[in-house]
Amino acid sequence: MTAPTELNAWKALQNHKSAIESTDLRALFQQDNTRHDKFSLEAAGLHIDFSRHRATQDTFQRLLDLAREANLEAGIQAMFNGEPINNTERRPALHVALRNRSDAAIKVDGKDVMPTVRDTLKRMRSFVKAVHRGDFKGHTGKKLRTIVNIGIGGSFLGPKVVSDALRPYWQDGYDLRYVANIDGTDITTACRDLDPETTLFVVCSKSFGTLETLKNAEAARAWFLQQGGKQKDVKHHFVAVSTNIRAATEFGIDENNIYPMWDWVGGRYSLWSAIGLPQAIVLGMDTFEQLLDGAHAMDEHFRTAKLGENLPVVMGLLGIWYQNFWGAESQAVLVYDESLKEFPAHLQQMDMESNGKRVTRDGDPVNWQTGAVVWGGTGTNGQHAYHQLLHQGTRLIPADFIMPLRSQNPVADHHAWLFANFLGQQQAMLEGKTEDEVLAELLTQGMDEKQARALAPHKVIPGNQPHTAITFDLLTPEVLGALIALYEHKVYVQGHIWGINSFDQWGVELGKVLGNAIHDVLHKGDLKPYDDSTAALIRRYRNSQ
Ligand SMILES: O=P(O)(O)OC[C@H]1O[C@](O)(CO)[C@@H](O)[C@@H]1O
Repeated sequence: MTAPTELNAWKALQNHKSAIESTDLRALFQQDNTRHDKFSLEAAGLHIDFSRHRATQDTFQRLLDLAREANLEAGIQAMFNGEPINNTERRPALHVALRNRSDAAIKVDGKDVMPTVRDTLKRMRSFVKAVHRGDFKGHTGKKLRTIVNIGIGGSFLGPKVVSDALRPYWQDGYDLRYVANIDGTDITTACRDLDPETTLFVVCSKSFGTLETLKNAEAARAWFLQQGGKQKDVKHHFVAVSTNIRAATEFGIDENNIYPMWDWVGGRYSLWSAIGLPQAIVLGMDTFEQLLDGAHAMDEHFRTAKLGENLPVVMGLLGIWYQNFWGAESQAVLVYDESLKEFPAHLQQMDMESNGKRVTRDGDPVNWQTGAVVWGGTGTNGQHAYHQLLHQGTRLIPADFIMPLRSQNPVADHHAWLFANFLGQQQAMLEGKTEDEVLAELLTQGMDEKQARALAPHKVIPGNQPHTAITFDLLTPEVLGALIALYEHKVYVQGHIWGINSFDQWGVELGKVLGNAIHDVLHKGDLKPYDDSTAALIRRYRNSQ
């Protein structure tokens, strides 16, 4: 493949960056008061204002040239056509099939996968109904009321976003808890106050081989047995979602209660599959399918919209603009919606596990930056924490501000205040405050000039910090689906242009393997093969036991 840095459009962007680098956002808005209309896009219930970027119409055109020269359109079609875009594992990445609500076939190796996708949704629907009606019940005949999602990574982060974000849609009388970490505190906390007769554990693991999930599933089963359950009752309280039927049945789960996954779905893209079963139980299957509808609407937009009107494409290109041409290293995601508080954590896996890559699809080292460090949290909490660094720190940190126009939980005038803060922070990032403005303000307040001049530099806010505003009416299942799918596709757009495989994750393997070997010698064994520091810390651990 041609390195992106060798493309004409890349070189043109480098020159263009030098030409516009001294133009600041304030000036761009002064020169053109139609920026919002020019640079805003809407699709699938989302409105995205891209006007607050260090970019002119010319910049956008040049970024689109880059997308064209990198054959992005072909890349998008390759995904929807089920081509093996995950080349190192020789698989397609077909999360779009999981939410394909049309009649169109999606083929893998010539075979349409849609019948099995639809069949699984049907099975999920009848299981959810059976739990709600009490047809599938606990071993003492009681209805199952508390669902415990045991899973990690993609079997935890995305699903947790869904259940948290859609809290108002929960069916009455249900509780949903999560156990992910191998830290015993996690399972202990989840089992506290749990009633074994009314609890359903859903072991979510594509591989059914993930250490944390297996250990937690074993601990949950041990807890269940300690509480008086019998081994023969396990099948009434444990179900699984996995590609590994054998391992799940060996654990004691009834084969009929194992829901399938497929190799062509990556863990971090799996919340749309049967991995979503725990969420479907508490939300109801209709709501779960509305989530799929919203994602499908974004998929259709991504598949069919022109590049310049395509939300994930424009978002991805702007990310490249800052990471590769301005030297930005991170991307902040600031959610002005408490219901989306877990979204930044999900994006960390989705983006950093996908695009944290150092070689191209062909295995050649890249000499350009790839995935950004993604971080963030909720507004206004973040304003009282890291916004200081955003406004006055030394780094360039592009930010996404995300907010609904209406609240799921209206309280007095809270939402108006939240929205005012959402815009106020963006205005500060855009306009900042000059030294002259600060001085004038201090003098008007009656401060003597010497003091005012000494204090002024501390109060200057440079502004000119690029950011995107994503708004929508209300956080509904459809909007949530579209929002998550928007970011999934943005990640793919960037991975495609960087020439990397966004769908493997070899980097997570080594630490796991070494951890297993260390576990073998943790209590006894020869520490000579280990470096001095590791050996010393193992000894420290041994002495503490
Ligand atoms: O669903 P599984 O197979 O337990 O995997 C859990 C997670 O582990 C990873 O493989 C590595 O972190 C993720 O990609 C995945 O989401």
